[in-house]
Amino acid sequence: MREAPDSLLSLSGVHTHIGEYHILQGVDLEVPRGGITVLLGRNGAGKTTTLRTIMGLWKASQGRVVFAGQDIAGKATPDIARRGIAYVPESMAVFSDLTVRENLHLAAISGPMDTARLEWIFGFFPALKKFWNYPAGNLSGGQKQMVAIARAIVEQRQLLLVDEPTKGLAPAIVQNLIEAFRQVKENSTTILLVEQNFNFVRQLGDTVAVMDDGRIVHTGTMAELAADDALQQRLLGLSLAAHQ
Ligand SMILES: Nc1ncnc2c1ncn2[C@@H]1O[C@H](COP(=O)(O)OP(=O)(O)OP(=O)(O)O)[C@@H](O)[C@H]1O
Repeated sequence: MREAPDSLLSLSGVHTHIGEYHILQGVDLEVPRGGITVLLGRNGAGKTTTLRTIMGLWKASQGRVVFAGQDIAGKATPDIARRGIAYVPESMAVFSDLTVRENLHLAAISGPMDTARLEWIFGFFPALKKFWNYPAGNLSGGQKQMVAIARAIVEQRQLLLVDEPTKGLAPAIVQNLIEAFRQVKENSTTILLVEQNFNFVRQLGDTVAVMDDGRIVHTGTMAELAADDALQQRLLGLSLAAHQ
């Protein structure tokens, strides 16, 4: 495994059990500060479990999860969130009965929403401005995903964890998300992105880690993986072909 010069998040030897199942089996993962790290791997490899373990939603049974220099393994989820990590789960967590405005208002935990920051978000998610006073439940899947991501970034966070944001979305919306994640990164938020859609993440990722059977089996730069068809085939196999 390569040494990252400046990791904002670092997992070493992380094991997670879910009930009787041993899911993460010694995960070593470095997330360089200021970049977009993409976590790839087939269904069931352990990507979601990795994000949930970072957030403290599953407790690591062994190993270290170091965020901004402090071991957060074993800490409670609200504590981990307050340290500056936001999480967008795969299920697009929005309050359907509440308006877009109310959804974002509830996510702004440290005070009133910052209007300049909202305008910045509307710049890459204009639909949110358009449907500001509509119930989030009435929006399309792509627009709900925008609400979920906007909730996570309505305040400045150090690290954004996002689980398969493009799942089921139309190509035009995927382009929106590419622009959004680029802007979030430019605004000094580090991103750890779980995806199966390689054509999406090859345009975004700086570094890449590939998981299989609860372990990281490859780490490197996205540029290197994107340029190497044989490596893609070997590491991603059918999951890559399925998205071409
Ligand atoms: N609540 C649970 N109880 C038992 N096993 C679980 C639970 N959640 C996940 N698993 C198992 O853990 C393994 C890893 O699942 P995980 O969701 O982390 O994979 P993933 O890489 O995110 O896959 P996907 O792309 O399908 O979401 C799978 O074998 C899954 O069946």
